[in-house]
Amino acid sequence: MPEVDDAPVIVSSAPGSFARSVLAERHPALIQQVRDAFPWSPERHRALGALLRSCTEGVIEPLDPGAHDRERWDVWGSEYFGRSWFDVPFLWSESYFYRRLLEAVGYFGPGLWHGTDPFAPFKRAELRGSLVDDELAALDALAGRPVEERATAYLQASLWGNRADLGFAVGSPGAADTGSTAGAARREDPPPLVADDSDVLWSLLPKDATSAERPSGAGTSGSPRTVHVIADNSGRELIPDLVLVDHLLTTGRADEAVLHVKPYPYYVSDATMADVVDCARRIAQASGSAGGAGKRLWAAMGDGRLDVRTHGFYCEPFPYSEMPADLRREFAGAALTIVKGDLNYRRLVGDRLWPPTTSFAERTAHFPGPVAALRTLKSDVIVGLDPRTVARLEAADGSEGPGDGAKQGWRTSGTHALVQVGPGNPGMW
Ligand SMILES: O=P(O)(O)OC[C@@]1(O)O[C@H](CO)[C@@H](O)[C@@H]1O
Repeated sequence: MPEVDDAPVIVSSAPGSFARSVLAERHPALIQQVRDAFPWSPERHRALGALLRSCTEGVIEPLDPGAHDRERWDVWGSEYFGRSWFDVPFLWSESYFYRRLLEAVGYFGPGLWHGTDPFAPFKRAELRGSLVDDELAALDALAGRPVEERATAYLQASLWGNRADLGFAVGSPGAADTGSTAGAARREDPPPLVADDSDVLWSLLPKDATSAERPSGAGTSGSPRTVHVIADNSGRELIPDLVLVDHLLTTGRADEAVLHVKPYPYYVSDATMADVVDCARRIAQASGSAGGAGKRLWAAMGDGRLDVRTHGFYCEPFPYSEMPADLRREFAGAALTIVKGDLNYRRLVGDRLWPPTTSFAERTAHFPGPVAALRTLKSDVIVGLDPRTVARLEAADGSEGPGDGAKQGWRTSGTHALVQVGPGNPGMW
């Protein structure tokens, strides 16, 4: 095992690796799906074809000269231009792939495709689907349950909702069928978490018995207790995230919540502001308990208890240890920041092949306050496991680690999940 300080950065060149399969299989499949999803003009088809050639057999090239962010990417990509996509850090190449895909469909351009989310048809189809109806209806069964039980169910639903993302479904048919809003409440045999700091998470958000009597936004200490959620996917992940936020606000575990979303489409199903509106509307239009939650969320957005924010950093190819000072300040005052999903986890702990027993608290010591990761395992990165868990997972998988044909193994298949909490370092900003 490498020492923590020289854990290798993940690149996509290793045969049989998960990172290679994303670039070699998932990205071409995604380009085809996007091609088929709109009646693109010949120019857009040409651009998509050029991107396909570049990312499979070509080299990384700079953005178009007129791109609004060309200068920034020129700096960020200076070491990588002219090299194969497979030979540079996986975190960078994936992020740049999505930036190039938006360029190919004219998202930032002056033409009529400007601002068209190329993933919108997939997101809409998911939201319209009966699975969302079922999940929202299942919230009724939780309504009369004790508050602790509901809290656990909402947290689990938010966690496993991460398994339903559309990006994960590309090239992996059937894999996205198990995430569930309230499904966690009715799932008979939930897979055990590989790490579970749920108790620590709840201890950071003690129930505030006086919340009903306090003026809105004022905690017992005089300052509001704020929970930040860095969202991941829209649809069947964002809906349970919002239900969890409603629970935190209505039970007084948080006075205010801030939901952070992407400034523009990214990683297929990542949530943007438009997706927040669609999901909030979908919940508010439901009947029963879900509808009640939706209406409360709608009201909370109106009176400022639920704020939605974004930042350019969320679509940059960097780890959270390099987040800019303005973002750092936002998280510094929070009671807790919940970081959702696999990509955010990679960015939180660093996209490297850490020994899996590396301390989560140490890897997240750069974060400016308490931080919780809620993630299903969909890439090779993992820290914070105890040695017995690692041995059990590897024995069950028949593999010895990420380089050992673990492409479909416990690290990447989305069948396992974790809740990890670290204290961060409030002094860091
Ligand atoms: O962040 P999410 O939605 O949980 O997962 C996204 C993700 O699984 O998709 C990529 C493959 O396309 C992985 O690199 C990445 O981590």
